Amino acid sequence: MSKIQHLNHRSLQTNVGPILLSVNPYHDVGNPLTLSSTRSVPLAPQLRKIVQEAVRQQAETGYPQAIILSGTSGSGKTHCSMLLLRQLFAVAGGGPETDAFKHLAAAFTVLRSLGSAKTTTNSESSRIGQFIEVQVTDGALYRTKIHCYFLDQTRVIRPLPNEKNYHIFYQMLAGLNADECARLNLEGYSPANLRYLQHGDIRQDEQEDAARFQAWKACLGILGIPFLDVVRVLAAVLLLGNVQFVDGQGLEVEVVGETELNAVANLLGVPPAQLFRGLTTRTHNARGQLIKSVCDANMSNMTRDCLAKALYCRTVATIVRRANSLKRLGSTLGTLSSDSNESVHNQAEVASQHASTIGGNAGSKSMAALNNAVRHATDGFIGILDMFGFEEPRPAQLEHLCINLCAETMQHFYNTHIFKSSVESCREEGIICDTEVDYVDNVPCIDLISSLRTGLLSMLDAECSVRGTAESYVAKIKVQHRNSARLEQRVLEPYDPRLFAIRHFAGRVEYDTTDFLDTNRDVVPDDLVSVFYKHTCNFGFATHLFGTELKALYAQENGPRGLSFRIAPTSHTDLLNGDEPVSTLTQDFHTRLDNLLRTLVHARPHFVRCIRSNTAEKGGVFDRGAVVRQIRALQVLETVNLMASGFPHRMRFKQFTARYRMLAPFRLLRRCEEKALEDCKVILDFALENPPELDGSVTLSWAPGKRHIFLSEGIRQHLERLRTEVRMKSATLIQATWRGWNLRKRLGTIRRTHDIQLMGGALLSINKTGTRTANVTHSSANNTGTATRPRPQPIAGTPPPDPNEKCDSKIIAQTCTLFGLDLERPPPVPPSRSYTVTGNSKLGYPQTRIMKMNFPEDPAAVGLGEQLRKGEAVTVTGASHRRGHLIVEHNGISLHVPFQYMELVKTIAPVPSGPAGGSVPAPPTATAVNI
Ligand SMILES: Nc1ncnc2c1ncn2[C@@H]1O[C@H](COP(=O)(O)OP(=O)(O)OP(=O)(O)O)[C@@H](O)[C@H]1O
Repeated sequence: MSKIQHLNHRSLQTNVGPILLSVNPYHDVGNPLTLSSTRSVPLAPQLRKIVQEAVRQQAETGYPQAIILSGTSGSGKTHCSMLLLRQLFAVAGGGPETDAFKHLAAAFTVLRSLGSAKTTTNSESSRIGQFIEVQVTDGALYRTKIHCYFLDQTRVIRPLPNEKNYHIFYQMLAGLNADECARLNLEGYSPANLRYLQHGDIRQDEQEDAARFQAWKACLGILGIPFLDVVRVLAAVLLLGNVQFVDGQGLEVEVVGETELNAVANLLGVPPAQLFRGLTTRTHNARGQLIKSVCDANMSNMTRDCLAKALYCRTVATIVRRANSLKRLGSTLGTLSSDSNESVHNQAEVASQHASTIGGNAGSKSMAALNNAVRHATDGFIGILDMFGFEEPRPAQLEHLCINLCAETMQHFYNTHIFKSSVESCREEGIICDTEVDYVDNVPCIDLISSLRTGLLSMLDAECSVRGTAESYVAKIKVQHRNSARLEQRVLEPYDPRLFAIRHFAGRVEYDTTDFLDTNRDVVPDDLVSVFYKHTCNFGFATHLFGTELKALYAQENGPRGLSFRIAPTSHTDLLNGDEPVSTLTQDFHTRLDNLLRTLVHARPHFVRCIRSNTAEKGGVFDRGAVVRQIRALQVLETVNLMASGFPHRMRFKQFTARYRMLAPFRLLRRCEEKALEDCKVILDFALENPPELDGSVTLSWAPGKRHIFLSEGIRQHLERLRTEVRMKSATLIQATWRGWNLRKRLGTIRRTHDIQLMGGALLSINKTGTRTANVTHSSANNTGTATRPRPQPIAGTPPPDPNEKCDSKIIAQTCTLFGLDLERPPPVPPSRSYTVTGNSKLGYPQTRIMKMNFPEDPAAVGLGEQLRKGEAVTVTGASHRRGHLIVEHNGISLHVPFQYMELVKTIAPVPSGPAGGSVPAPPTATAVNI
């Protein structure tokens, strides 16, 4: 019985050297986390560090980087991948406000509903493995692509008991309004009466599902995908499940659920009779003679299921392609073509094929040229790999075997990078390491499943080609692999000749082969595909879903001729090998996995190992037994061992000196290629002068090899810390030196500006009684232009708007709209200036001006005893808060005089005594500064 503790600490991530361990605490079970909603989730510093490191290494070395998430199903890989992606956009992509982010977030939301389903271990399990490729040019994010490894097709027609079909079906049933339901012929249907949903768990949270459906619909709109096209196909898939064929009295099969058949035909834009014929008849090619036959009920039901699977997975592939297509490359809005495949690295060809059917030849050429340019303009990428986690459902099907092969392959990739390469390179360069690197190699299991001739998948292909049975297949593999420790030989209880069990790296899984052969063949007959030819089908989207097949079918001859096509869109341009498809489902999956590995081996990997805290999806519960099992499977202890006392890192001598040379005195380094090893030793000697205190078995060891210097994790971290310190100190020194130099250079200007401000303040402080408190004469008043322009004064003291002023609110509103201003919060009115402008000079206050006319015209009326007379010289001390007025100090009182009443005297002249002979301030000096 496993010990259960409550997770009460918040640190869910830790590092084992450069490898990150992340625990899923299930704080928020089944949360609807989307890429957009990651903005509200705080990001762990360790995740941020991984992204920063990947971006830095990509920018410094130009190598592609791959962040590889692994762990069992439900360990939080998808959750982490979204957080990483958000951080990647924050570091290199302009943040979440960019169009690229919004586009990607919409694509994730759409794909999450279409590609996730409830399984026994994870209610949000991704059934689409994803590799998100973020292309980077000059250190900046350039374009994102989602590569999908869509696999779990059987779920569309038969989810396992206690599991569910794809989320989108439940969301659609909850979220469609009455009108839409009527248009899609879905009135009165629910998970309880739809056969494809009935197989599994039919419980649903309608409110949550409806809300998610609305978000999904909005995101389809962002991607420019016509909502109605997609939901028509999805509704057709659901209703197809309720069409049942039974053997009739004569040769013909009979249909139960004719209403549904008619509804499906209507949704797919084909005549019902044509669809019925497509599902129930087969054309055979007998030595050039085309013969039609009628299928029995069983065969017809299988064809119906094939159609449902084909419609679903082709729709998903088309949406992925659409999400990946660049708008500027001229992709068409409102039309979705499926005439090509979603292959891992043939996007450019895909796009050009796509164009060839839509835009004609010229369009195709220019599209191909543009795509080529894009491909070559791409410097590198930072990829985030969120592949399927290990699963052990009961009963496991062919899809689960592929999923577990994928998990094994990722585990092998980790082993090779972390353990094997370390052991082998030490051996090659004669390094003796005290620590025995001990790990479980899972190559035998991978060989068992996927070796070229005798692997379980190859033998399945062979069994398909001889039209064998599940029983014969199991018997053959047991004989072939009788000595394998990974394939169990003992008889399983209860005995069933169709069952076999494999011991995977993460646990034992029993596989039921009943549907292995049919699932692997993965074929749909041409009689059915031809129904969607444009002459009989008026629903363009459905025709596009089978575009490539229809093209092949109608290229030379018209109509079905006994061919079979793959249900899933394939990565092969060559569709047929005789009458059969060129590949099977597992071959195709294998090819994609190979392509992915080819991409990954060229990239610098960053590993994130995910662990789920319990198997019951309970928030904050830590199940020690479950965690220990995962830690063992992920070989965490072996990794800790290697990091603590082995040599997990190696660097070329030159690379080492380039990175750490600042740690040794410059004069002691030889800085030439032949002496690189000596330089390495000097650097390491200096670095170890003050060794840090280390815990337990962590060592600070290093060893020189033939071409590389080998480092323990302890010394790597120490070197990195010292490097960061030296760089920080150097940056501080550089900044301080530059700031000092810059300040000294500007010192003269700063002093002058300071003096001007001082003088302006002093002159303005002449009090009302006319007593001068300061008289500062500025020597640079009429500066000849060598002085730097004084900085404009900060905006302050803006007078409040005059309530008596008449404003036309309509004009104000129009102006605000024109300039994009917010009428509720208008921009501040510019402040009164502390100077006036004449020609190209600024004239500071106080100024002398001559009255052009008497002011006020009637002094008695405004309560004033005297009047400023025409021709009189007055002292203006500043701008008034009343618009268009200046403040004139006259006989100790301040008057607000409209500026039109006065004329500016540029020359500095004494202000004569007023006519009343009152006390007049000493002549002020106007300060003119060239602009
Ligand atoms: N750090 C976390 N905090 C809160 N909830 C989390 C965290 N990580 C994962 N979860 C939740 O746990 C559940 C399983 O996570 P997720 O689907 O990411 O696992 P997975 O490893 O991708 O599984 P699969 O391989 O089946 O797709 C989800 O509901 C997710 O929201």
